Amino acid sequence: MKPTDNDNPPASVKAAWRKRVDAARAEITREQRDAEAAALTRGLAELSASTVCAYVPFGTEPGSAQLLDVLRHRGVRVLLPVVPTGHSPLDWAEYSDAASLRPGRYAFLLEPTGPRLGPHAVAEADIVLVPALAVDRVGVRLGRGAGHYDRSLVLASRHTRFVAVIRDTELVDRLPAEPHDVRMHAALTPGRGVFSLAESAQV
Ligand SMILES: Nc1nc2c(c(=O)[nH]1)N(C=O)[C@@H](CNc1ccc(C(=O)N[C@@H](CCC(=O)O)C(=O)O)cc1)CN2
Ligand SMILES: Nc1ncnc2c1ncn2[C@@H]1O[C@H](COP(=O)(O)OP(=O)(O)OP(=O)(O)O)[C@@H](O)[C@H]1O
Repeated sequence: MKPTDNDNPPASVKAAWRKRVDAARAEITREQRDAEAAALTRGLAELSASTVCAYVPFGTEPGSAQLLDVLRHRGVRVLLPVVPTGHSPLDWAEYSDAASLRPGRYAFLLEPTGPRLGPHAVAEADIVLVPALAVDRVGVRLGRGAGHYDRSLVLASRHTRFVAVIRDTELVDRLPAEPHDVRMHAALTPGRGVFSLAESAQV
């Protein structure tokens, strides 16, 4: 994928990128998606963590609910986001099993039903698997455009590693960055597993 016109304000360039990635994702077959999800799960084996903030993919997002179960079976505590009302940071609750997930604020987005741990629970995570549409080589992430993760990741501990989960083609040279954009330390892709983005970052 190629960068668009960098003279436009970042927000409108981001919107153009979202359209482009969504269109490319819509072309991916179910078989490809399943194969990629399995590869992402294998890629996670490289990470060691006792608590991981993860997400339940919707639509054409990379990943799977099975990935969450694999983490659980390894003894990892898995926290999932609960979308708040308004512009607050994400809330979190522990994942137990797929049957306990229910739609929350968005009908298409499954959420955990256990006790809410509050926005600061992200600080307990060793790793946050962050849903992304694209990420660039220095860790700038393109999300859905609601700013939920940017508002939440500032509450993480300085030991927490942010790992954007994307397809291989969604690692791009340069994304427009705004001051509030929280940088990713690493990316997880089906083809490459986990790899560091910014030079100083270690996963
Ligand atoms: N799987 C997943 N969970 C997540 C996120 C995410 O990006 N992916 N979020 C990341 O912040 C938060 C939820 N934020 C969201 C913000 C906007 C839209 C959104 O734009 N949805 C489309 C409709 C998509 C559809 O119908 O399939 C829309 O409203 O137009 C979705 C989630 C927390 N949980
Ligand atoms: N820390 C913050 N404080 C206040 N507003 C913020 C913060 N982070 C993001 N925002 C606001 O949220 C909006 C969306 O930001 P952005 O386009 O970077 O979202 P995103 O990272 O793509 O979305 P998401 O994290 O939900 O996937 C912007 O208008 C921005 O001003």
